[in-house]
Amino acid sequence: MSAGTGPALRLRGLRKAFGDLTAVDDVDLTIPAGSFFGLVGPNGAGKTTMLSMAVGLMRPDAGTAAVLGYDVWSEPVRAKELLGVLPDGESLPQRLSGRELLTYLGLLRGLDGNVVRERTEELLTVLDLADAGSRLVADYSTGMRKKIALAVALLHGPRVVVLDEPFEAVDPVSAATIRSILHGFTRTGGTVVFSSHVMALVEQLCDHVAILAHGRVRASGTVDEVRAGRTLDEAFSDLVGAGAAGGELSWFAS
Ligand SMILES: Nc1ncnc2c1ncn2[C@@H]1O[C@H](COP(=O)(O)OP(=O)(O)OP(=O)(O)O)[C@@H](O)[C@H]1O
Repeated sequence: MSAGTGPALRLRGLRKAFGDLTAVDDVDLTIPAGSFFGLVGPNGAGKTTMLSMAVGLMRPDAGTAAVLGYDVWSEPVRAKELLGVLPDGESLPQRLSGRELLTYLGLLRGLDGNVVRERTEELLTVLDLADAGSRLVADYSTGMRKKIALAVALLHGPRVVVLDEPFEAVDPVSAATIRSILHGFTRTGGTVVFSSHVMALVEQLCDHVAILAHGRVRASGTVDEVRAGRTLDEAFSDLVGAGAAGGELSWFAS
């Protein structure tokens, strides 16, 4: 397989431990190009750790990750040109306005100044951030920060976007806009990989899904393959198990 072709993401033997805790344990996963791929799993399953390694933000203890055939560690420039990443948390510079942030990162990516200007205004408008474009990112709400981070991820025209919980804290109108942008992107052959805790959303949006628990892939494939005649919620509970404590507090409600 030559570089620039093949699966959108190809993870082989990925492993990461934090002290005694193995957060990601020998993960093999192939994400087909052009797919809308959902990654689900309980809190602490290793989703963020796995995605961080997949996009070259965290160095694995073992294993490899390749984007459309380019290894993220040995060919990082090519791999990262093809990738758009919405990381978890507050990793953006905060002391720039939304407009300055997009302009700065667009120019840093090597885009032409006119292209940066046009795309910045279009992204701010479509994501309903035009009025807030001159305000500091530090003063944005959580949902607004999520949307400006998404704009950063899309600005350079990547072929694969990896989004950690993109719909969390985003209002319903903006969520619908984001869904429509991402669907349009997959229709042109782009690949979307996103993590979520909302099974209904994954079922509605995705054609492929993987369930991760305790750092291991418990199931992956098309949504129909993983559901195997159940709802995704039921498949998730069957594969991951219900909460050990049974969901009741002995001292509460008595
Ligand atoms: N930098 C770190 N140092 C120590 N432990 C970490 C670190 N990052 C993650 N972990 C641990 O690794 C495990 C996996 O965490 P991770 O954030 O990847 O899970 P997640 O599936 O994304 O969870 P959530 O759904 O709650 O966001 C957890 O037990 C977490 O406490």
